[in-house]
Amino acid sequence: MSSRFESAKVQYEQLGIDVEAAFAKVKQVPISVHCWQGDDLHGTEVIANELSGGIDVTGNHPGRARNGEELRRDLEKALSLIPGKHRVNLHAMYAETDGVPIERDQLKTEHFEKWVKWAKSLGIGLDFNPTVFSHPKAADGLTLAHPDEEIRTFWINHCKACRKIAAYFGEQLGTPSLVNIWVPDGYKDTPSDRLTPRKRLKESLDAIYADEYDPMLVLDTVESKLFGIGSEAYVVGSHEFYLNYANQNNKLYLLDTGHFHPTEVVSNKLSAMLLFHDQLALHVSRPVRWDSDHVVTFDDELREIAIELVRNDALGNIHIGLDFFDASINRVAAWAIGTRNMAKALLYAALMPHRHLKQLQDEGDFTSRLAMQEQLKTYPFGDMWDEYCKRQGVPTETEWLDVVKEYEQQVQLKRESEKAKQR
Ligand SMILES: C[C@H](O)[C@H](O)[C@@H](O)C(=O)CO
Ligand SMILES: [Mn+2]
Repeated sequence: MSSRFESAKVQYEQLGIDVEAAFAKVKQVPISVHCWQGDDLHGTEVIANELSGGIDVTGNHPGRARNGEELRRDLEKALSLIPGKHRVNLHAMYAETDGVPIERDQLKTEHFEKWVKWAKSLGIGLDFNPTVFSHPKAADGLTLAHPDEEIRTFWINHCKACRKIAAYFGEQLGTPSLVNIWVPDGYKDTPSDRLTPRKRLKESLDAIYADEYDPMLVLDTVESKLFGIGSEAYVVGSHEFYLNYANQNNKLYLLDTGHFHPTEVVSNKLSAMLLFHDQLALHVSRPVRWDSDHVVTFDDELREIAIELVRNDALGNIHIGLDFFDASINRVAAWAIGTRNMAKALLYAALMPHRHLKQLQDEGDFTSRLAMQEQLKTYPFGDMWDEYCKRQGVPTETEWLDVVKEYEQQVQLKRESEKAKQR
């Protein structure tokens, strides 16, 4: 134990904070790390499709993972830099089919066998997502709400196949797999009918969820969005649509921090949601002026989300997932930065005197409330975080980047020279 930690601990204890209890609390919280940061959403399908659906990855930092093996290796490196035991979130486009093209509505558990074996070896759970974009049948931006029944049926069958695969993950890994449905459906310009596409989406979801699964195996979530590139005027799966759908059909609602109006914040929604939902799911992202999916930083909103979860004792009710993708920086570092920040924000929140702060508010002493909130910002939190990392056996804040730099030299950059040789 460092003397810096010892002296920082005294300062926190003077505020009545149990530092050891805070460490123990945060250690229990799994974060679902999205695999798609590692390869810019290329996926591992035999027939590669262009990224579509109004999401975009910019940058071409060298060393992108080019197949499942490389992606798992990179993910493993990233996980070794993040304190705590986490999960991995897969998309259907990461199927491995031995070079045989398999359509998405035909996907089977065997196409994810390598992922399951890998997750077992690490003792982690897998979450899952149907990939309802980057495909010729999603070329016009409509899928589950498409006017063409054949296209809708294709995507319904894809989602059904995904839930079956997720049930297998749940069974094999002994932890439910969260299956999140997000579809890009919408219109660039003012629709002449908003109702019918929503009716079709509702019917498609009903068809998908007609197959029942044990919640110990599969947890269903639906993700809303306000607008996307190409769906600026109208998104079928809006907030109201999915909130009502989730309520009526006993599904979990997923809030993506980039999917609301830029002046809205998810932190302000959580307490309202938690009063009516036993469980909620999050995609923590960082929207810069729009749903840009920047790497999550230790900013005000991230801390505020963590504070809401900790002070409302909601860590057991929330499924925290990440959703960012940046190809302009080292991708393993992107995972490490974003996921460490999520864990860091939870620790920051767990080290606050919430009872005292609530009391100040109830007493109307807003001056002391603000003063205390500001005082905490310059407390020696860095020493707490470093000690937490050390105890979890991962590098501290000044150490982890060297590990990535070494990995970049030894592994990632060699992929570039192999590529050059093949040319
Ligand atoms: C790749 C993800 O499924 C996707 O980012 C989705 O969750 C989303 O947020 C789309 O804007
Ligand atoms: Mn998302």
